Amino acid sequence: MQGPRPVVLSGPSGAGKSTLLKKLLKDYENIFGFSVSHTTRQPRPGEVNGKDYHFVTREEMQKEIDAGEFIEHAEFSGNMYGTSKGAVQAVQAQNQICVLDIDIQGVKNIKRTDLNPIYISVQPPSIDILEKRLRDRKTETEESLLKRLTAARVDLELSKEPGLFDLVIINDDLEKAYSELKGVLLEEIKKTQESRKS
Ligand SMILES: Nc1ncnc2c1ncn2[C@@H]1O[C@H](COP(=O)(O)OP(=O)(O)OP(=O)(O)O)[C@@H](O)[C@H]1O
Ligand SMILES: Nc1nc2c(ncn2[C@@H]2O[C@H](COP(=O)(O)O)[C@@H](O)[C@H]2O)c(=O)[nH]1
Repeated sequence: MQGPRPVVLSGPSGAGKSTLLKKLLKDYENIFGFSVSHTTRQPRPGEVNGKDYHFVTREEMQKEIDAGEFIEHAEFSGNMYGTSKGAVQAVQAQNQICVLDIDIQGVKNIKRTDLNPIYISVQPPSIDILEKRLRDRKTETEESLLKRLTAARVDLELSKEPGLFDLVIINDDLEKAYSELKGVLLEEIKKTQESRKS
């Protein structure tokens, strides 16, 4: 795969990955491009098919997986999620830094590929704060919220593995977390900006 080095944002559901990503995509509109994943979960109010996710049925997704069209895929909280080759290629074709928002299973699977991204884990200051953020977001049922909290505990344990992530960001103060994120990506941002000039 070609183009600048991709970026993987991972971490528990509700830690603030999408919030940080939206800021990054807004501030560096033409520099970063989002890898639009496939999922079998239902769209949330305001989510747009093809922009936030490709919303598909389990059958559709399994067919594409069987056809070898996915770089990685995982089951998360009762739904399938996955990154298609096409999603990454679409961003790289624009010579943009491709950002993937994926769970920790996805991280482990991407490690087996030749994508070579920068791996960043976004983590909450505590499980209690994570729970409050997920409740306040009002996207989950009680059942899915509990599943996500269970997955979060596993994620936080697994992410302690030495070398799994290049950077762990504790997203307590949003501006501080964003500044840390920009800091680790600065070199890649500069390289991409320079390549646009030549
Ligand atoms: N630093 C912060 N302080 C307070 N609230 C925050 C902070 N960062 C994010 N939030 C809020 O927490 C909620 C969860 O954030 P967000 O949706 O970005 O998480 P996520 O990691 O992308 O979750 P998911 O993996 O489920 O998509 C949102 O309502 C967001 O506004
Ligand atoms: N392994 C993958 N995980 C993914 C992908 N796209 C999103 N995700 C992760 O799923 C959970 C839940 O997301 P939500 O939008 O339902 O809140 C979150 O941790 C995402 O990072 C993917 O393509 N592969």
